[in-house]
Amino acid sequence: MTLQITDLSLARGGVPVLAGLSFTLGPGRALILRGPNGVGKTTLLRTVAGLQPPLAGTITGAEDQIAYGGHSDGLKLGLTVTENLRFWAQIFGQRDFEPALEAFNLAELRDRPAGGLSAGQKRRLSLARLMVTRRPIWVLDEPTVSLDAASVQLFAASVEAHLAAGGSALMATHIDLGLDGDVLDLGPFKAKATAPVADGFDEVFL
Ligand SMILES: Nc1ncnc2c1ncn2[C@@H]1O[C@H](COP(=O)(O)OP(=O)(O)OP(=O)(O)O)[C@@H](O)[C@H]1O
Repeated sequence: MTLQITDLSLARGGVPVLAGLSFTLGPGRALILRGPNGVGKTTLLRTVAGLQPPLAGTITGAEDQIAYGGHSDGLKLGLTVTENLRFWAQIFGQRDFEPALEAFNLAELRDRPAGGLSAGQKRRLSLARLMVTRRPIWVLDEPTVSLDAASVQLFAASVEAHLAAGGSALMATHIDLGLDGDVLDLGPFKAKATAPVADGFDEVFL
């Protein structure tokens, strides 16, 4: 499945952030978003994931294809590691989560409540959820936050395996994962300052 972004314009909190952005992300490819703090990486990822509407432009190829990993780990803290993965698998109509446990070195933690994990362990569990979705397009916002060097390697290996299986990944990350991917600098797409725009969207519910 190819993700096609055409002439996208975005706002956050009623303030235009990015304008005139187009790119294509095909199977087996990774695209790394770069740009300074506040340029709009998170806003773009949220929009591609369907969490907020664009001001203008089109996104095709995203529907029911995306697994989104945002700043929050999105875990159920009262459930164990396996219960979290089983829950997530069921949401996406899947059953198998053992490969995800292995890939993120979570087997020894399998019966521990997520609320009792360290920050890096929580992040590994959060990233393991991507695998169990079996969705082809991973959309990830700073996925390596809290990960130590060994866990970054585990994550990079899981992305490589995902790409090799025909998946794709769109990521904002400040670190070099050693992936054979393309880089998109969002700086040139910064929107011109205007008066606040009414986008008809109240993000207080997300
Ligand atoms: N909840 C919010 N309400 C209003 N404006 C916001 C909100 N979150 C972010 N913004 C603004 O939207 C713009 C884009 O922010 P965004 O989080 O997309 O940037 P970013 O490139 O991901 O930044 P960073 O590298 O710091 O994570 C910034 O100017 C920011 O101040």
